[in-house]
Amino acid sequence: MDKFVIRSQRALNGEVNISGAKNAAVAIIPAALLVDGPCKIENIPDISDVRVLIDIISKLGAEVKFDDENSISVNTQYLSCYSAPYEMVKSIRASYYLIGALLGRFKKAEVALPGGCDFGFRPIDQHIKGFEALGANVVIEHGIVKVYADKLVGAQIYLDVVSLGATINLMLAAVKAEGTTIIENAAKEPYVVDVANFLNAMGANVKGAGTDVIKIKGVEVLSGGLTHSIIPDMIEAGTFMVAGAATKGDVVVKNIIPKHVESLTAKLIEMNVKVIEGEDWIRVQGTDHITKANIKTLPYPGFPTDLHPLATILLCLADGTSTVTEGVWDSRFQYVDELKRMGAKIKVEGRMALVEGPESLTGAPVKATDLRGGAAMVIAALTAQGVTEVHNIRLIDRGYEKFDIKLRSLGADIIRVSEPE
Ligand SMILES: CC(=O)N[C@H]1[C@@H](OP(=O)(O)OP(=O)(O)OC[C@H]2O[C@@H](n3ccc(=O)[nH]c3=O)[C@H](O)[C@@H]2O)O[C@H](CO)[C@@H](O)[C@@H]1O
Ligand SMILES: C=C(OP(=O)(O)O)C(=O)O
Repeated sequence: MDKFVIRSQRALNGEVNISGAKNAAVAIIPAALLVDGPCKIENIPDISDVRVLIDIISKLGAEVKFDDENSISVNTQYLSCYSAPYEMVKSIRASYYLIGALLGRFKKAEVALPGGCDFGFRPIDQHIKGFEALGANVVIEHGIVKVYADKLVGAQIYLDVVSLGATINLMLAAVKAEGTTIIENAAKEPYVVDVANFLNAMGANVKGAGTDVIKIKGVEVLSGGLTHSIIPDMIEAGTFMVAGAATKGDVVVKNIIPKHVESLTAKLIEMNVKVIEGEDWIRVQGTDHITKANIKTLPYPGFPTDLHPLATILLCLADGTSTVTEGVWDSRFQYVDELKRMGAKIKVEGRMALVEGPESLTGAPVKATDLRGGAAMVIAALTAQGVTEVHNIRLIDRGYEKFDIKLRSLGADIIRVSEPE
């Protein structure tokens, strides 16, 4: 199993290109199963979640050709299999999109319950409620979600909680249903818009993506022949923005949509960090005096939960006591115990963490408890005195393309070391 070894305190300086968004790519790859012909997907991040999904759709019968390391051509003409067992899907969350896509394509799907980061219970009841509203029969047997429909018929679906996964999954199931589906209280993340744009480019009729009401008029065929480019990853962008601020560096984050990281930009400015915004880039210049702040994570356009552990690193370095309140997941504080090994003073009370700063962190052996928690350990290590080893980095590889290489290009002293299993 690989680990990162990170040495010394160095300011990060320079420019970094942001890859395509994990959470859009992992939805658009399954969405390609709905297309009746070939399509090309560009700006795909080279991360392990994407590789797992490409492997799954290939095993289901899709022909996938890498045009280069970040773009694929997919042809699903000979797709015949509608089942994805546990061994295939256990490592990723986004395997749940196979249910909506296969249901839309074959009117049946058998997919094992998804994996993904461990934030406590991660239910999919809203996905199931939506599939049932569209006319499907859903049972969970031996850990497999089995969904069958004679036909799918458009319906009005009100989501009880704002769920990114349920919103996209129901879009996938509904694009080829008979009649009109309306998803209310839908998630508004840019990923939803990207998936809708992909589907519409193939002939679907999805309106309202990016608002809380999405209207989908079913069509019979989604024709291929088109190319779609995945949007930039706002969480990777935010990670490098935090890295620039935390190391008191000067980092330009390039190829991004600045609006997607507005909540972080506003928070950094509030914390006395200098942020300059261009059309498709943001420059972050660190300061000696980061001021304390209170952060609450919320569904988009609120402060993203996936940036929560990264934001905590900045709060450790800030003057005074700050708070982070987790507004999306019941349990996203597993990384805190690891950060405490590096000297962080954090007290978790329910869904809130009290973070006392400023603290000079010190290098220590730590592990990635989840994808973003792992990235946060790496950024913490870049600010810490001494050597830090971050173990379990397969979780970081799930969502960051060439994380160590990109950090090294900014001046970080980080190496990947392979350890025997
Ligand atoms: C692959 C992917 O895109 N993962 C993202 C997706 O996860 P995921 O799609 O799993 O997250 P959701 O948006 O569905 O979850 C948001 C909240 O809704 C609850 N919920 C969700 C579904 C459901 O059927 N019932 C229910 O109660 C969850 O427990 C959670 O409290 O959005 C999360 C919230 O932005 C991000 O942290 C993840 O990075
Ligand atoms: C939580 C995340 O991913 P997943 O939902 O795929 O576990 C994430 O991207 O931070």
